[in-house]
Amino acid sequence: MQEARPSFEDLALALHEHIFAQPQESFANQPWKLVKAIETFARNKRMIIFKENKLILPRQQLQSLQPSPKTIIEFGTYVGNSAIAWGAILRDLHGENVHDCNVYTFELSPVSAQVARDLIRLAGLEDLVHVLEGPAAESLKKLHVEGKVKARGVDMAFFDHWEKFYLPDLQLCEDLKLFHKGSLIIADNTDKPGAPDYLAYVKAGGRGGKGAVRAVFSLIIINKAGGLIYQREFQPGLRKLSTNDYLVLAGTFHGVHAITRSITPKIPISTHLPTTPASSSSNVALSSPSGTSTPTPSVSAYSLPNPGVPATGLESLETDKFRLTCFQTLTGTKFLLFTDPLMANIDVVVKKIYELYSDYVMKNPFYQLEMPVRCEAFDRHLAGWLRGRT
Ligand SMILES: C[S@@+](CC[C@H](N)C(=O)[O-])C[C@H]1O[C@@H](n2cnc3c(N)ncnc32)[C@H](O)[C@@H]1O
Repeated sequence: MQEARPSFEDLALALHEHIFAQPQESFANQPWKLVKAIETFARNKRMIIFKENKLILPRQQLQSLQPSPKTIIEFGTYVGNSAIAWGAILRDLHGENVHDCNVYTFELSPVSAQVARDLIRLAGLEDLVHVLEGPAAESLKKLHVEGKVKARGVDMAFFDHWEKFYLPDLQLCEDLKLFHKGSLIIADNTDKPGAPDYLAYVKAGGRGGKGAVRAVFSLIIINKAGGLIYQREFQPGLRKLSTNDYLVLAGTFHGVHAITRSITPKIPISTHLPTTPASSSSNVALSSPSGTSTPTPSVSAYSLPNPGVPATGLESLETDKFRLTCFQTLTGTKFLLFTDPLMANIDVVVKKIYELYSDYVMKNPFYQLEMPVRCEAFDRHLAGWLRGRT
């Protein structure tokens, strides 16, 4: 007979027992160590936690928010793994001034909520990370009424409960006007098991959107010789390529771009030769019996459809999951922007990126033309501007 799988709550209780069987000093005030221990325990078990590799990008994004984030709300606590991580990030960012920072995390199951509270206390984060038991929407409304979360007061919302609640709970946040410009909204498992209604809504710009999809995934800059000089991702959860793959991508795109420019089809044009009299010296113009000029022979030639505009080469590539847009400067530098395929007004984004590049890379006295771009001010302004649009 097959053994019944332990329930979510059984696993949470087993984790609790496992952690508290160890000397408490080994985790006291060491949240990252506890996060690691939870992840090690969860390995090969049916415990759905937001694992360390997924934490990397939100952590980077939180670290680059200006001003530094203070309030995080989390939908779905379970054993408190991600809540402890958010608390640790805020504590790392604010040090001794962390007292006005808060992580509010919502959990339906009283058993899981209690396990999370115990682990949060063990990590020394009980003043910072608060577990609210019950349906997330009710807990959030209560926090709002109590004035603990205020309009424009949430720096990050993390959706990690049951996917069917993602959309209504996001809309509740919007109703309460919790987000400000630059707030981060992160959701796990949107593809699998999947939250299609939430994704469609976010891609359409949410309630504040004008139908515009705003996701910029990543940017690559290629120099005029086809060398990769910049590469950066802006969204969590993107599959990473190796450095070598990025170099190959840059070189290949550069080659394909040049080929597409050279094969741009030309259209035949008919050129009427100037009338050439049989004997120019006779000064007698050929004329038809009716007195009109004799039709002149036509010669076929080929030209670009709009000869004043040079052929550009490949400008965009699209799959059903992303669009690649290429913008080439007059000096041959290429900007490759990977975005959501439904994103509107990409030209505005590309223009702004080029502007930032001109201001913070080209005007940087230490930057050597055609070399890899390592300009902290460019990174910062780029991330800040893109974040302000999401
Ligand atoms: C995937 S787990 C959360 C994992 C957690 N964020 C972590 O990384 O450790 C999802 C949790 O959301 C809780 N949950 C589901 N629907 C909820 C709701 N409407 N309100 C509050 N909690 C909910 C479940 O009980 C479950 O413990």
